[in-house]
Amino acid sequence: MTASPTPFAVTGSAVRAAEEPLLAAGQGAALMRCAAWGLAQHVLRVLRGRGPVAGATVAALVGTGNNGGDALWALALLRRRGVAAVAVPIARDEHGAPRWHAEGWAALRAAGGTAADVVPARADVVVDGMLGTGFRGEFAVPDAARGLPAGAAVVACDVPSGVDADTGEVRGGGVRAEVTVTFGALKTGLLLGDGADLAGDVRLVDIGLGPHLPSAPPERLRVMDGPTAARLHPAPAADGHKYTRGVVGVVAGSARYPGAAVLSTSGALEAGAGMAHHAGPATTRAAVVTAHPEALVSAEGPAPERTDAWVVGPGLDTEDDARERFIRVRDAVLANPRAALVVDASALTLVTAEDLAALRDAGARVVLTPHAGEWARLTERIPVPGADGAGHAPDELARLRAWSAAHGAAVLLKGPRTLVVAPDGEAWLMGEGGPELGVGGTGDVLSGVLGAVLAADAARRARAAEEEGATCGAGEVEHVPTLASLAAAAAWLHARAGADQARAGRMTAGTLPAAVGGTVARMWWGEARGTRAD
Ligand SMILES: NC(=O)C1=CN([C@@H]2O[C@H](COP(=O)(O)OP(=O)(O)OC[C@H]3O[C@@H](n4cnc5c(N)ncnc54)[C@H](O)[C@@H]3O)[C@@H](O)[C@H]2O)[C@@H](O)CC1
Ligand SMILES: Nc1ncnc2c1ncn2[C@@H]1O[C@H](COP(=O)(O)OP(=O)(O)O)[C@@H](O)[C@H]1O
Ligand SMILES: [K+]
Repeated sequence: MTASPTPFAVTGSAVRAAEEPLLAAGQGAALMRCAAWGLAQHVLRVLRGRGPVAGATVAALVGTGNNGGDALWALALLRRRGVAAVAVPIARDEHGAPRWHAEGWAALRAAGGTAADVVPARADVVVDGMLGTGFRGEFAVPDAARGLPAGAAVVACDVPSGVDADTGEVRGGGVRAEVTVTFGALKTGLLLGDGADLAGDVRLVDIGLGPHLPSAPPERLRVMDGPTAARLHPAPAADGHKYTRGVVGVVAGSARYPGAAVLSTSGALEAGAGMAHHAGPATTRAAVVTAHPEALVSAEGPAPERTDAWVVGPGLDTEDDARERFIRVRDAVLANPRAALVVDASALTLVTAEDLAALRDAGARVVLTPHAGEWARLTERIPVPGADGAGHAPDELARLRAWSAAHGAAVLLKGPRTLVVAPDGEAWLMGEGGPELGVGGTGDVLSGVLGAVLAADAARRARAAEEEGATCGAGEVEHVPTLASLAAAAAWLHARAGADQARAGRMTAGTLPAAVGGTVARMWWGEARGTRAD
């Protein structure tokens, strides 16, 4: 199968490391010219969206390092297009002379650009060229960067100043950009935490670092998108049947919270499970068959050997028999570790470190799906051994990786951005969808969707093992359906369905499963039955 590579981000530190051999080979100036050209193109795009380019004014806040150098060279290029180009230094030496990239300033002056103490009020665009990947410590926003003209668009050079390009952490002040033009590779700091909020639209400029970037999953943060999700959850084979499409066991809901059983089971069925079998008390069984006559229901659930994935947790009543229900699922997975396990909602308070250790030792594929509050409680209750909470790691991604590695289970952290990490450090970001998903019950639907995606994969593996003696698809690392990538793909389907249904005027978790069905059908059968997902 040919496919474009999955987008990915690496830390700012990894980009700096990738630049090193090129700098050692004397390529620094060429890299900077390349970066500046890309920055200038994106500034031109912003200017064109506002009116004529010739006669427009672009100012740049220019720091002392190469980030400022990029900005100065970009201004020089813009000057040649008839733009009034003004450089504003943010640091001066003891004689009052600007401290900035000397060649960059020489190029700008030669092109007819000027220097000023403040950003002119007429500026159409302000380029933030103060700090890039060389940012250390805290950023004190200089006076020149305060009170920028209200009408000017801010375009950040590489990284908004003040944002840690590795973690997205903002230390001290931070610049809010409409567009961030980043060089060499997407930086994780532009996709995570406050960095993601400050970066605005992120545009990548290729400066030829590709072969020098880290290729192994642990250093990368992959970004889930439609084509990748489609590869990971492909249409059923022509000769597919319910067992090859995957059987999902759903242990959810209680007399107190019957709806969760319906939402989770619906999510599994609409995401394309061959069969969904709900195990629960009489109330939830009745609710599930009323909503879905095709669902199987019983008190004890499907046979372990016939189940490809289990979902446990949504709407369990922790004051009732929830722990026993959880243990039955745990033991079913231990009896058949080929089946994947999704641990959601109430089950996140029921699972123990010993359960996780037993599942890991059995080789089971486990995904825990907390939201931020559940994640905080989980890591307090089950810390990383020898560490406080999830460990002293400096940022959320590192904390997730530390926890996942220590306990041998993948974690899908829900929120406005969904992060998935696996025990080997593989990490995915899923940024599709928006606040339309922030209503009660959408997480229950996600657990079912995730169950279906994992069940389909487990069933494909089982079939491949029978037919070829293989255990999973071969080929490039990008295309191997890993646990983390499958989980991120499920989150993408769920989020896209939420966005689809919001556009169609529906907003509740109850209608979300049907939207998942529509999204999956379009993805699988494209133009024949709808529009292909992009
Ligand atoms: N190294 C390369 O080959 C390339 C670098 N590029 C650009 O260069 C940038 C990195 O350049 P540098 O390594 O010079 O680093 P920066 O330009 O990001 O910042 C370094 C300067 O800022 C100062 N500084 C650091 N932390 C500060 C703080 N908290 N407050 C005030 N000043 C602080 C440092 O003392 C240093 O003078 C990238 O972000 C990118 O824009 C691009 O031109 C592409 C090629
Ligand atoms: N602002 C938001 N933007 C994008 N997705 C969101 C937002 N708020 C919530 N979500 C998504 O909605 C779902 C909510 O799940 P969860 O918190 O478990 O809800 P519940 O427990 O009520 O089912 C998650 O998939 C989460 O990522
Ligand atoms: K910057």
